[in-house]
Amino acid sequence: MARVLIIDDDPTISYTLARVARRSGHEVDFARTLGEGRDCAQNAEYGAIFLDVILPDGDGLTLLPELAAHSYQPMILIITGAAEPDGAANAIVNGAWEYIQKSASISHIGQALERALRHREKQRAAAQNQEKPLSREKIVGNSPALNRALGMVEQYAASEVNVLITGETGVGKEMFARAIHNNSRRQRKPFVVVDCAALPETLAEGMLFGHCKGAFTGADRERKGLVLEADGGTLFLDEIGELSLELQKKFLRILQERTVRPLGGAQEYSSDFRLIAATNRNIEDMVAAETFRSDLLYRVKELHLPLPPLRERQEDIQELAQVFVDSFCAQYGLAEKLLDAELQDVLRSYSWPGNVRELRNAMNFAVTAARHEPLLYSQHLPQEIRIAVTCGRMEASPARLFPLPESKFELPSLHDYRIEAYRVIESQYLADLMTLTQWNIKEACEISGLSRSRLYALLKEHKVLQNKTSASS
Ligand SMILES: Nc1ncnc2c1ncn2[C@@H]1O[C@H](COP(=O)(O)OP(=O)(O)OP(=O)(O)O)[C@@H](O)[C@H]1O
Repeated sequence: MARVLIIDDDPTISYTLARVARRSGHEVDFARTLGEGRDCAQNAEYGAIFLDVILPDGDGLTLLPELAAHSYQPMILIITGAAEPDGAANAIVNGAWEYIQKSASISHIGQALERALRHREKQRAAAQNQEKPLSREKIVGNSPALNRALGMVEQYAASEVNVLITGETGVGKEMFARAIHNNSRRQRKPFVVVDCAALPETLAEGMLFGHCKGAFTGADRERKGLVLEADGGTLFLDEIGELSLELQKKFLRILQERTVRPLGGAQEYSSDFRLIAATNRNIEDMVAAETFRSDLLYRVKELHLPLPPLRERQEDIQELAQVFVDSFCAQYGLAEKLLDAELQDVLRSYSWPGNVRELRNAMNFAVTAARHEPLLYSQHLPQEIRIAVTCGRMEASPARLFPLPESKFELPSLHDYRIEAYRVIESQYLADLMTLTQWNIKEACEISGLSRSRLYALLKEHKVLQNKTSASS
């Protein structure tokens, strides 16, 4: 809603213009002379100014350049009783938005005012975007995937439509939601977080929509509710997939009408909030399973910001880890620390199911474990991360002879391990030898350097002969 100034000495016209503006919810100030108009425009910010041409202390058009030069860029609509084509042209050249005759209908004036205010909003949003580079807030990383997401933040911040942010737990959904808000024209208004997973079923409606005193047992005072608290700002519905079907239905209505009726109250209040929602669940699957309303999904997902898991943007891991280490060192009053190369390798090899949050916690652990050591090693990491990386490497290794035992208690002595390994290798060799020589014993003896009798003995011991017999029978 805007603030509108009417500079006109005719009370009937001023009254009509004020009615038009107030009907659309704008606030109105009046000035009857050039002097009063100048003072008002200097002391407050107006979205639009109606300016009469003939005023008691002079020609309204002489004030036009001064009004147009105000940094808040008011839209100026010239009002005059006489049709003056030259004056109209002059006014437009000097920065007026439109030239309106006093005889114009109320709806014509109303439409002209709304058009002007909309245009001003657009201009200001575009100017804001051009002038200010995107503020990344504290978002760290430079991978192509992260930069793509930041590009979307910039684009979405300039818009007003609802956004759904998806991604695994800990990828930074709330951080990106705040970045959209903080880069939008709503940045100075509240960013209200609703954790849908933590809403107690019985109190949810009161918390969201507010309640009057005495609306239910325990409602000993009035409560505004989170939806109304977000008026002018952004409402962030975290974990939207956890909303009950009942609350989904209520939210859909609020999104459609942008009004809320607190529990126990008769009056509806409007709330001008922008909605950003987030989830780590597959909402489309939930729609298919009828646990999430498809009509709500369409409303919430007017824009989509998918955030990639950390393992798909390994380029960010080292920078993130170093930033976290620096911040924990500063927090604990420790000297700066660097990351050893092998530790960096372990960080890149781990799959980070808890994403950036898990990395942050791991670095906190490592800094605490290392205390005054200037270099962090992989030994400083939480044990479960080191074990997972070691197991992953062993499983990935093609040279592995035996599967990894479940625990250290299943490991044999090195002597027994060697004997068993020797037996496996020997068996493999004999099988390869007989296959590749096509059971030509003479050739097999020549290649292996074994005597005939020794070869037969070994084939028998390893059941290679037996296998051949059974294969050919
Ligand atoms: N790119 C990043 N740069 C710096 N810190 C980050 C980044 N991404 C996430 N974090 C940090 O990781 C932690 C988790 O982030 P956030 O709470 O935004 O994740 P989320 O996806 O909303 O998690 P959840 O699904 O569990 O609610 C926070 O401490 C946040 O500051």
